Amino acid sequence: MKATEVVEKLQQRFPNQPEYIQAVSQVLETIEEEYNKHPEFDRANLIERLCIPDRVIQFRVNWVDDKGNVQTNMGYRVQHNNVIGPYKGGLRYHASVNVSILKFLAFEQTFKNSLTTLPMGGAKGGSDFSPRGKSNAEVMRFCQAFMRELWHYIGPDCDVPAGDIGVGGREVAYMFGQYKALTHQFVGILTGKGQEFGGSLIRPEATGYGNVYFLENMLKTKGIDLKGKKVLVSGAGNVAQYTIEKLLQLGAVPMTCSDSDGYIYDPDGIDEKKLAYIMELKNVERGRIKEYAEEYPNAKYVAGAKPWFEKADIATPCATQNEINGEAAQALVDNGVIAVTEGANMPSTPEAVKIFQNNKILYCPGKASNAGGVAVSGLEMSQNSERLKWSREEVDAKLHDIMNDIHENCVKYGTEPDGYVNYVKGANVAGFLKVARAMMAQGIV
Ligand SMILES: NC(=O)C1=CN([C@@H]2O[C@H](COP(=O)(O)OP(=O)(O)OC[C@H]3O[C@@H](n4cnc5c(N)ncnc54)[C@H](O)[C@@H]3O)[C@@H](O)[C@H]2O)C=CC1
Ligand SMILES: O=C(O)CCC(=O)C(=O)O
Repeated sequence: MKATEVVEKLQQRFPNQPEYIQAVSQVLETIEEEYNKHPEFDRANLIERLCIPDRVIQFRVNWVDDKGNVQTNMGYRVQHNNVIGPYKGGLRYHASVNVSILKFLAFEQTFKNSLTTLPMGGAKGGSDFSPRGKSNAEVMRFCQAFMRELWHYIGPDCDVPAGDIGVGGREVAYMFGQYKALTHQFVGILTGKGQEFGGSLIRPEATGYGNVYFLENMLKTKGIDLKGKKVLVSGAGNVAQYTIEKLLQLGAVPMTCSDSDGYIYDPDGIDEKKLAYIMELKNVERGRIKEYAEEYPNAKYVAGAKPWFEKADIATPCATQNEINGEAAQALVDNGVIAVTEGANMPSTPEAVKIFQNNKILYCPGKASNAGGVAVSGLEMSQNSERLKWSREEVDAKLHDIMNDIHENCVKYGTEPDGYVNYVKGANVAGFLKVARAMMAQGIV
C-alpha cells in the first residue's frame, strides 16, 4: 500500500471533500509501514474498505418555525464501520455541516472508538440546521423532524448516536422522546441522555475530563505536573467547559475561551465562579462569549480571532476542526508552549501538526485525547443494557483507566528511536490494528 496513491485515488473518486481527504491522508501516512508488514491486508483490499464508509444516509428534514413557515434542512448519518461493535458517534447541528465533514468525523470516530477498548464501531451524523438564534420550541420541532427520518436507520444494537457541536442534553432528550413515540420502545438509542431517563453520570463531563487526564499522562512522561500551568482553551461549549473544570481541579490556570465570534483572555485566570458564569451564559442564556468581558472588565475580548497568539504553557483546542493553522502553531511554539492536547476533532491543520512534531512538543490528536466522551457513552450503553446506574466515582474511575490505557497504547506504538512519542502515529496504528484484525476475521462483507 502506498498512502499517497490511495489518497490520490480517493481524491479523484470524492472530489470536493477536503476534510475527509485530510483525515484519511493523515491516518494513512502513519499506518503505511505497519500495514505493509501484513501482505494479507493488501490482498483483501483492506485499505479501501477501511477508508470508504459502509454507507452515507442522506434525507430532507421539514419542520415548522415559530412564524408557521415550513423550513427545510438536510439530515445525514454516515455509518463508517461496525466490525468491532454497533455504529457509534455524535450528531452535529451546525450550518457548516456537509458530507465531507461528516465523513471525516465518522472515519476518525472508527479509530477513536477502537482505542477506547470498548466494542463500538464508528459513525457520525447531523444537519445543516443551526440551533443558534432558534427558540426552544423550534429546536424541539427540528429534533423531532430529524428523528422522524433517522429512526429508520438506528437501533440500540445497530447504531447509537449522541451529541456533538450544537447537540447537547436538550437536543438528545427531544430526539429520545421522539424515537420512543415512534417505536413504543424505551431503549438506549442515544447516549448523553438526562440522568432521569438512562443517562450516565459523568457523560457531560467525560470529553473534557478525559482530555485533561490524557494531558496529565503526557506531562508525566516529562516529569511535569499541571499545577500553576497557564492554559489556552478554545470553545466555550461542552468540551471546553469541562476541560476548564478539570484543569481548575488539578491546579492549572485556564486563561482563555472562545466562540465563533472571538475569544476572551482573562489575565487573572478563569476560576470556578467565572466558569459557572460561562456555563450559565452558554447553556442557559445561550449568549455570546464577549459578554464575559462585560461581566469581568479585567478580561479583554478580541473579536474575529483565536486565542493561539497569547502566551501560555499549554494549549487545548476544544471548538472545531482546523482552528490551529501553521501560523498559530508557530506562535504557540515561539511562545514556549510545552503541550497541545486536542479536545476537538482534527483542530490542527497538517502544517500545524508538523510544526508541533518538528519542535518535539507533546502533541496528541483528538482521536486519543478526546476519546473519553465516547468511552463514557459506551459505559452508558452498558448501564442501559444492564438496566443499572453506576455511581459517579465508578464511572470516573473507569474513564481514568480508559484514558491511561489509550495513553499507554500511544506510547507503545508511537515511540520513536530518539524517545519522542509520536502520538499521531501511536493512536492511528493502535486504533487501526484492532479494526483491521476484526475486518480480516469477518471475511468480505
Ligand atoms: N461533545 C462531545 O462529547 C465531544 C465533542 N468533540 C468535539 O469537540 C468539539 C466541540 O464540541 P462540543 O463542545 O460538544 O460542542 P458545543 O456545541 O457544546 O460547543 C462548540 C463550541 O465551539 C465553538 N465553535 C463552533 N464552531 C466554531 C467555529 N467555526 N469557530 C470557532 N468556534 C466555533 C462554539 O461557539 C462553541 O463554543 C468539536 O470538535 C466536537 O466534534 C469530541 C469528542 C466528544
Ligand atoms: O459519545 C458519542 O457517541 C460520540 C462522541 C463524539 O461524537 C466524538 O467522540 O466525537
